[in-house]
Amino acid sequence: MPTKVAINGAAGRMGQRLVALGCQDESLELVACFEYSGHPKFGQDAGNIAGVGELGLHLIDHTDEAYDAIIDFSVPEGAHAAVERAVAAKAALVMATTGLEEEHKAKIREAANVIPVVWAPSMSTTVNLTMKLCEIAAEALKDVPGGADVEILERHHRFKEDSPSGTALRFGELIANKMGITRHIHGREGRPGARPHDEIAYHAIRTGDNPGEHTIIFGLLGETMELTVRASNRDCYASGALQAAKFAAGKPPGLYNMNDVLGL
Ligand SMILES: NC(=O)C1=CN([C@@H]2O[C@H](COP(=O)(O)OP(=O)(O)OC[C@H]3O[C@@H](n4cnc5c(N)ncnc54)[C@H](OP(=O)(O)O)[C@@H]3O)[C@@H](O)[C@H]2O)C=CC1
Ligand SMILES: O=C(O)C1=N[C@H](C(=O)O)C[C@H](O)C1
Repeated sequence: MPTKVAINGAAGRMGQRLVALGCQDESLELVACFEYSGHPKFGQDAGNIAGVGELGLHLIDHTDEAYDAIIDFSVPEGAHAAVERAVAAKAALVMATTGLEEEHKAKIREAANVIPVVWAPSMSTTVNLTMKLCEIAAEALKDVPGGADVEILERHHRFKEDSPSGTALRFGELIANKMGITRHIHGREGRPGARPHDEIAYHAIRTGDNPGEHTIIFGLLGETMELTVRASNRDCYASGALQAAKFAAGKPPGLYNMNDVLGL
């Protein structure tokens, strides 16, 4: 039986790729494409919006149709609505939206008591693998003589609303946990003085249509290591999210991440 999937934020950049890839995947069935009722394309066919032709799936804000999983790539308010929809439908939730406030995060954690939730700032295979590599590097370099300075650069398209990216923040969190770092700063200006070792600095670049790029720098005295991971298009995120929906559907309630989905 195919996994029945609903998409929240279906008219967005990511929503459109989920519709386009999802409708070609025989192991799942798209059953609902959600948007808020004031959306300029509300009521239109999601397949036409995604450029794959009419699918008979219109942008709606409620359905009586049952589904096994809902995938959310929207905005914080939309993510909030997706959590409520998932709990009401007793469906799995794949939460991909970034830039969430603490109140939204608390709601997701609470939902994980009653439904399975896959929650990750990046659904990309290579990003999640790079996170593992960074943890290995951070563990190995935490006591290196002279210290290792960690800086995180991210580049995204000009339309991105949150900054730095959720992925950059997760890279920083994982590395900080391994290296015992508690200070996180965002850019530098003026005369901040010599760099302390116990900080991670984030630098967010916004240009053109870049679908996402992260570089993690470990700078030592005398040598530097950089790990870079780069998306060529959004399908790495969309296919990861569809895989996560299939993974989570029918799982016991709880919080899962992409390591669980990808077996990393
Ligand atoms: N975890 C991951 O792998 C990835 C996460 N992301 C994250 O996903 C999110 C979406 O990215 P992207 O697709 O580029 O953004 P878009 O702005 O293109 O898409 C978001 C969509 O959600 C719609 N929306 C707004 N409010 C609601 C609501 N209340 N209910 C349902 N839908 C709503 C928007 O409508 P309108 O345009 O009218 O506001 C828009 O159609 C971002 O937070 C981004 O950081 C992105 C890529 C990968
Ligand atoms: O908004 C985007 O585009 C992306 N957002 C995610 C993030 O904030 O980490 C993931 C990816 O980098 C693309």
